[in-house]
Amino acid sequence: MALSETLLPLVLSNLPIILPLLLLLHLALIYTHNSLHKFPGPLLPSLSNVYRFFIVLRQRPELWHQSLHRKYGPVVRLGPNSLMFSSPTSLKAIYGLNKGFVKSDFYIVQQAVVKGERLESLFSTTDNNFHSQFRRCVSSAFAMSALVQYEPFVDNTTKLFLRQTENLFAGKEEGCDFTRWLQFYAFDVIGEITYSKRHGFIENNEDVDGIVSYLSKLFLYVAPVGQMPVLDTLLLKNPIYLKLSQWGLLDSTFPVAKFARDRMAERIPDVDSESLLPVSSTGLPGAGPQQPDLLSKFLAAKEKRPDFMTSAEVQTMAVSMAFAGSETTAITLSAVFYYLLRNPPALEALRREIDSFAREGRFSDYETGLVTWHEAQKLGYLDAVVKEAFRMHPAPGLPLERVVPEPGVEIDGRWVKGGTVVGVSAWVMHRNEDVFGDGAEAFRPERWLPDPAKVAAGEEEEAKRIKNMDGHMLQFGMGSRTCIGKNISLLEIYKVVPSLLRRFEIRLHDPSQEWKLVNAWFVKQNNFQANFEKRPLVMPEGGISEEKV
Ligand code: HEM
Repeated sequence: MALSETLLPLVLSNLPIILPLLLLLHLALIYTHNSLHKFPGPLLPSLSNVYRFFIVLRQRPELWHQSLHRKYGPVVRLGPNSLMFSSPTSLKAIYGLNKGFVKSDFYIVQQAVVKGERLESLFSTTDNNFHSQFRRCVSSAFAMSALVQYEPFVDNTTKLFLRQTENLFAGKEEGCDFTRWLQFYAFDVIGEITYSKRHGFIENNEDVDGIVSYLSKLFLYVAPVGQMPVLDTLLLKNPIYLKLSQWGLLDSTFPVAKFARDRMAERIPDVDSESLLPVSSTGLPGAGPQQPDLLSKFLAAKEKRPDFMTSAEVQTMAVSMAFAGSETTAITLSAVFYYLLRNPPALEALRREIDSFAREGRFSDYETGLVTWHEAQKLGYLDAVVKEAFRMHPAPGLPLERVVPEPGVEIDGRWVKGGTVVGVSAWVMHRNEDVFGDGAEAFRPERWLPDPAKVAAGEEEEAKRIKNMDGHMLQFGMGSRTCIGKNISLLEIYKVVPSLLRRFEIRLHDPSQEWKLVNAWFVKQNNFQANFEKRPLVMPEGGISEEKV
C-alpha cells in the first residue's frame, strides 16, 4: 500500500489537531525570533505587527510607548522583530557614530515613486554609503555659517507674516487656527530659502495646491503602514501602480515636487555659475538683491560632483526641504505658543525679557518688530522656552528605528542580535526624570537656566546638568542621521517667536478647550485657536536713533 494512501487519511482525520499545532509552532517561532522572548513586553504585539499597526492608526502611539516603559522598564519588546529602549546609555549605543546601524524599512515607506522607481532621499535612504556621499555633497549648505545668507529670506517672509497676522486676525473675535497659520509660515519660509520664491500660503491665507492637506494625508498613511512595511508593497508601491507610473499613465507627483521641477527648469537651461544664482521673489531675474538660496547650492554641488549628484538628487533634496522642514517647524512653533499661553508666568517672564531688551534700545528694528538672529541669541529666557517646548513636544512621535548590524550589539548590557529593529522615542526620553529632573511632565523653562541657589554651591555643576539635558534631547534625532536642517529651523523659530510677541497680545480663543494631538509620525496639533490684539512696540527709553527706525 502506498504511503500516501495511509498517511493522507491519517493527516486529514487529524487536521483539527494538526492545524492548531502548526499555528502554535508558527507563533512559538515568531515569539522566539532573534531570542527576543528574553525581553519583557506585552504578548500580542510580540506575535504580530498588526497590533502596532492598529495602535498607530489610532493616532496616539506615544502614550502607549510611555505606558509600556512605565510598566516593563527601560527595554520593551514592541513587535516580533522590534525593541524599544529608553535609557540614556541606549541613545549612544544605537545612534552613536560609526556603529553600523541603518534606518529600518519604516523609512522606505516614505520614499516617493517617480516613473515607477523609488526615489531615495537623504531622509529616507537606508543605504549608509549612499547617505554619507549625499550628505557630504550638501552639508555646507546647512552649516551654521550659511545661516547669515538665509536670514534675509526669513526676514522677507516674517515681515509679511507679521503684516498679514495684523490684517487678517488682529482684533477679530473669531481668531485664527494658529497651527495652520504657523504651518503656512513654515512652508513659505522654506519655499523662500530653497527657491527664493514663496509658495504663497501667507499672501493668500490658503493651502496652495492642497500641499498642507496632501502632506497630512501622506503622514497618516506613512505612520501605520510603516509599522508593517510589507503593506506598502500591496498599497502605494504595488507592482501595478509602479508599472502605470513607469509608463507615464499615472502621475502622482506631489505638488511640492512640481513646484521644485518648475523652479529648476527656470535655472537649469544653461548651467553656468551665473544661472545658479536665484531669481528674486518677484520672479524677475536681477530684481532686488541676490542671495544664494538652497537650490543654488544644490545645483553647485551637482556641478562639483556630477558623478554622484544628478538632477534627480537635486530635485529630491529640494522637495525634502518641504517634506522634512515645514510640518516639523510648524509643530514646534505651535508648541512654543501653546505652552506659553497655558503658562502665564512663563509668558510674562518672556515678555519682560523682550520688553526690557527693547527699552534698552538693543533691537535694530523699531518699526516692524522684526528680531534678528543675532539679537535673539541674547534672549536667555527665550532660549529656555524654546528648549522646553522641544522637550515637552518633540515633533517626531515614533521611535527612530534602526536595524542592528550583524552579528549583534550590546545595548544596556543586553545582547541584541543582528537584524533586530531597535529605537528610542523622543516622547519617552524627554520625560526621563533622571535626566530632566523632577516634574518632567510639566512645562518649566527654568529647568534650562542655572538655578541661582545651586550656582552658589558651584556653577560648574549647573552647567553640567544643563549640558547633560541638552545631550539627551532627541527632537532632531542623533548621530549621522541627525537633522541637517536644524540650524534653519532654529533660525526661523528664534526670530518669529519674539517678533510676534513684540507686535501682538496673543490669547487662547477658548481656554477651556485643550488642543487635540494627532501622532502621524510627526505629532501635529489641532484645535488650537488663538486671538490677536495689536500691541504698540516698546520703544527705547533714551529715544530712538535715526538708523534704528
Ligand atoms: C523643528 C524643526 C525640525 C525638526 C523637529 C526636525 C526633525 C528631524 C529628525 C528627528 C530627523 C531625523 C529622523 C530620523 O533619524 O529618523 C531629521 C532629519 C532630517 N531633517 Fe529635520 N527637522 C526639523 C527641521 C528641518 C528643516 C527646516 C529641514 C530642511 C531645511 C530639515 C531637513 C531634514 C533632512 C534632510 C533630514 C535627513 C537628514 C539625514 O538623514 O542625513 N529638517 N529631522
